[in-house]
Amino acid sequence: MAKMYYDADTNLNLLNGKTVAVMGFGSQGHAQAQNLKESGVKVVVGLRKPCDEFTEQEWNKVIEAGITPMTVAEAAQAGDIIHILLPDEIQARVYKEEIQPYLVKGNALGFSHGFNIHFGQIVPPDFVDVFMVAPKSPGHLVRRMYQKGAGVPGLIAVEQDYTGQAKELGLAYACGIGCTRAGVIETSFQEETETDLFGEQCVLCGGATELVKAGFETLVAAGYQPEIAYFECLHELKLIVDLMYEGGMSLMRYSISDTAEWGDYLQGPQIIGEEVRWAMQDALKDIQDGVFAKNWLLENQVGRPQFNALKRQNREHQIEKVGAELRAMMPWLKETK
Ligand SMILES: NC(=O)C1=CN([C@@H]2O[C@H](COP(=O)(O)OP(=O)(O)OC[C@H]3O[C@@H](n4cnc5c(N)ncnc54)[C@H](OP(=O)(O)O)[C@@H]3O)[C@@H](O)[C@H]2O)C=CC1
Ligand SMILES: CC(=O)[C@](C)(O)C(=O)O
Ligand SMILES: [Mg+2]
Ligand SMILES: [Mg+2]
Repeated sequence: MAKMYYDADTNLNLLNGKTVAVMGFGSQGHAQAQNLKESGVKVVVGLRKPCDEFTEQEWNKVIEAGITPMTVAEAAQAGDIIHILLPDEIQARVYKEEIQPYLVKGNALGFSHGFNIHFGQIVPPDFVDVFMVAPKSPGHLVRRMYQKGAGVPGLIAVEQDYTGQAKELGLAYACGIGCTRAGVIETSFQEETETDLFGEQCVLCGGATELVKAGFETLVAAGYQPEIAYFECLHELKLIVDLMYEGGMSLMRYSISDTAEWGDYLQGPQIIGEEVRWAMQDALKDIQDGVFAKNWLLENQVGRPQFNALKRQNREHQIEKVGAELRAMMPWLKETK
């Protein structure tokens, strides 16, 4: 059994007298900064200097949350713990220009994903702690669960322990954002990076969306109504997954009909067969070999032509249009952006 850490294993007081500089106020940044603040931790947020309407709005969002916004360079100077929640693909540049020059002995650098450390894009000096607290959840749920008095699971890893307290500090951080309410597992930057990339590509995001699209397209091509195909293949997936989340596959199978359960056992392995497992192994190899990381960094260097084209194609898919119309009739499904 993996080593788990809960609230009782942490000492939030280790953050007393320290300032946490959360860099970025996006999906993870807005959640982690506000959770820390409500846990009684002194927090500042590092952002781009306001220069247009959009950046001013971001700056104001931080002020509305009762937190002081600063430029990244100012926050790097103010922070004892500098937690980098900028997009992975730009972290290295911002780090070199606006964070590294201000690091002092005994500071801690924090991450929520190991990409830049593991793939050598950020090489911190030897006089700082380097830890990771990686919530296993989208940022908006990191916030929502904390507000409910609950938390999302997370991972902790220490890459560099200058002060001798890096792990305890990381655990205090994990407590501050609510992760130790659900459980935190100790890992390495390598294990987190490779499993996180694998999970999002093959199961959680890439795998799930492609499975839904394939089901939807198969039904529509066979002449069934797109609205029925949407409810069947996308909307109801959440209801089924909620049961798996609460009680594993057994609870889900307890709730569905025996007819569904029989079809599940029989067809599941036909649909997700050997070929899918081979493709998963290929994807994992590209992640382990750094091929995926290299291609993603290069794609960014040339202005994301493929990313933008794929984003547009996927946004224009029929399932998105039908879904938008149906969701408009379900006002309780408020989109969180
Ligand atoms: N999204 C998630 O749920 C998860 C993310 N992670 C990790 O967390 C980290 C952050 O990801 P995520 O929250 O998705 O990122 P987002 O894209 O949601 O947010 C990034 C933030 O960084 C700001 N930013 C972008 N460029 C700069 C810059 N040059 N200078 C200053 N600020 C800048 C953005 O501001 P602006 O809006 O002005 O561009 C925004 O506030 C990544 O390491 C990711 O892998 C880990 C677990 C889950
Ligand atoms: C939400 C999460 O954990 C992901 C999918 O790994 C990510 O957003 O990078
Ligand atoms: Mg993840
Ligand atoms: Mg990820």
